[in-house]
Amino acid sequence: MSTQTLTHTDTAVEVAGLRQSYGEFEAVKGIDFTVPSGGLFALLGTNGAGKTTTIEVLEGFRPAAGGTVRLLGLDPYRSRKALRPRVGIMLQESGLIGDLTVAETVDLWRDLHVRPMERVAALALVGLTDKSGVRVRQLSGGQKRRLDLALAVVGRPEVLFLDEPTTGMDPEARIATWRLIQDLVAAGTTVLLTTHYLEEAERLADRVAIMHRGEIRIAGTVPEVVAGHGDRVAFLVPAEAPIDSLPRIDGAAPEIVVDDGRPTARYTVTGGEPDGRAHRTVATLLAWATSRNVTLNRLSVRPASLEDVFLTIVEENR
Ligand SMILES: Nc1ncnc2c1ncn2[C@@H]1O[C@H](COP(=O)(O)OP(=O)(O)OP(=O)(O)O)[C@@H](O)[C@H]1O
Repeated sequence: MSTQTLTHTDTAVEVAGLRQSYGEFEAVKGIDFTVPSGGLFALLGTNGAGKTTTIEVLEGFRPAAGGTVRLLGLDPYRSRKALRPRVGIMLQESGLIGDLTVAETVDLWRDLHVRPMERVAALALVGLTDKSGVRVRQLSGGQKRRLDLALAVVGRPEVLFLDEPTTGMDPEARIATWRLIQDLVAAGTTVLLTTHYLEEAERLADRVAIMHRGEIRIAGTVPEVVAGHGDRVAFLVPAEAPIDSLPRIDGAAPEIVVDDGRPTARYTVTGGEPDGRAHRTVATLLAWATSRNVTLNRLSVRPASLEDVFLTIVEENR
């Protein structure tokens, strides 16, 4: 059997047994993950789960209280100076200076780097070319996020930290940002992303981890994370069949979720695709509907999503 040892060039981010406390409160309780070079890892979780605390240790803002953390093979706290030109950071709250123009802001950041992008190239990447002469304080919230992103990438970083990068962006800007992130990853940049938009993680990430109360509860590729969480069979509750008359399947009543203002009945089919349980669930529902002469509108079967897994984890750990 051959063994392969990962070198520091293979692994951009290594976190092993990381612990972090604020006084008596343990915000991060011993977590492990790695991000290979050129990978995109999404750290997801509930409010207060410990994501920002984790990222701040990786960014070198504070030392790890326990465990080990390596960024490009180096201790991010001790080697802050060496790492700074190799790392791009987009924080949740930007420290932009309102009086400067967009162009002046980009030039200020360019001066901090050895081989920065041209200003016009950085602004074109984020769709702010026509805002070059505008003062930062006059930008909208979403435009400020785009400027933050331009500043994070202007130094051509090897590793990019994106903390909720698309919050406040309109759908068009969000999709353009996703494309930019995908292009950066395709060009070899390693990205560590936190986001509350699970669809964003589903689209972009090679691997995800879901944190809750300081621990990673589940991690892997999106298909690995959703595997074992079954399929969802759903339909609009027929007006003729009130909620309490809906059938139980395998002893379970449906969950009722409101979709577009209309109640939708949702059955979770554990066991998933291979054993045909989704098929049997649909057949049972159709037989029930036919016998009552009601129609199951918008009847659908879909695999569990990251959001389903996320909500299950929160529910189980209430
Ligand atoms: N400076 C601090 N002093 C005391 N407690 C803190 C401090 N910073 C964070 N915490 C606490 O540590 C926990 C983790 O916070 P953190 O900001 O890392 O969570 P998060 O996962 O990034 O949350 P969110 O999704 O809401 O941004 C929270 O309970 C928070 O209240």
